[in-house]
Amino acid sequence: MSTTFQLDTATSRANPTPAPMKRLTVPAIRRRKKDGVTADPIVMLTAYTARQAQLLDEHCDLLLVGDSLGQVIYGLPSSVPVTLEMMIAHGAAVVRGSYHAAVIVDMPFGTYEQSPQQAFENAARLLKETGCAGVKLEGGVAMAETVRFLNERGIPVMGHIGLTPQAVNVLGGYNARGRSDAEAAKIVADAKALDDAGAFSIVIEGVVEPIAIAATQAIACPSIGIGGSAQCDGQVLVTEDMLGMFERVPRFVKRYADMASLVSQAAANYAAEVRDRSFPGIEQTYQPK
Ligand SMILES: Nc1nc(=O)c2c([nH]1)NC[C@@H]1CN(c3ccc(C(=O)N[C@@H](CCC(=O)O)C(=O)O)cc3)CN21
Ligand SMILES: CC(C)C(=O)C(=O)O
Repeated sequence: MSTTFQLDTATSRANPTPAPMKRLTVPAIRRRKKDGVTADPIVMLTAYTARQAQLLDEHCDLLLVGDSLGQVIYGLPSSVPVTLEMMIAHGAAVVRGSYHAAVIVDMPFGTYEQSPQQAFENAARLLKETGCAGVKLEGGVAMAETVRFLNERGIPVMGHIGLTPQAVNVLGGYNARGRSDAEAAKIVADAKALDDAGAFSIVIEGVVEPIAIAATQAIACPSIGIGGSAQCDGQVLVTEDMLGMFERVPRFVKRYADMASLVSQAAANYAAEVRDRSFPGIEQTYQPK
């Protein structure tokens, strides 16, 4: 390997984009909501790989490297075991594969809850080692001080409230939130606390629609719904869910393609052709002349 191209780890991961100044910025996303109105809803999808980012980039305002990759890519039972190293590797790949959307990387469970200092240290690693534009973390009132601490020190933060999957062991499952008056009030209070603390947007996941709307109306920054409401200021889905890669998906998923069938059919066709020796054919083999 030539030493000319040997960069230090952080630099090579934060690969410069083809047109860095063309990327959407976090303040531009934040300004989409003016006086409580978002004329142009914010489009976000998850991305975990460079090629996926390339395909989604032109259609999205934000690409989220979600910790859902634990389940979607690594086959883990929840997002709880996901590590900072996984998020850094996939975050860097998504930044390399995109040049238009702002890339946001999830802070995994256990890397930010202990203190604002712990959160800053790990969020700074995500920014430095991936080149992402900001981070997302779960929690409302309890995380407001941390959100303020990060934002005031140069790290944009997206909040995430309602159904917060990292708290699955406390919540006891992935059922919708906000059905009781107390829970509904807490969700709106969480949204306000994050907004006041300087979050540039807030994901509202798995919340009964009237409460998703109430939380959206209670904040100056844009809300991003997933199992929320079409009246949220933007929407997000897990790309693999939206592509129809899974048989079982949450109620809030709409399938825009049937990729699982395409992949399965292609593999079946390939297997049949290997077995009857019709693959490789003349076009896929090297002849002497
Ligand atoms: N592929 C994928 N999509 C997601 O949206 C997602 C992940 N993975 N992993 C992390 C979290 C977990 N999430 C989930 C997981 C399951 C339900 C779910 O099945 N909910 C039920 C209702 C409640 C229940 O029966 O427990 C539903 O039918 O919507 C919802 C969100 C959202 N996130
Ligand atoms: C579902 C989205 C909002 C997420 O947090 C993730 O992909 O982990």
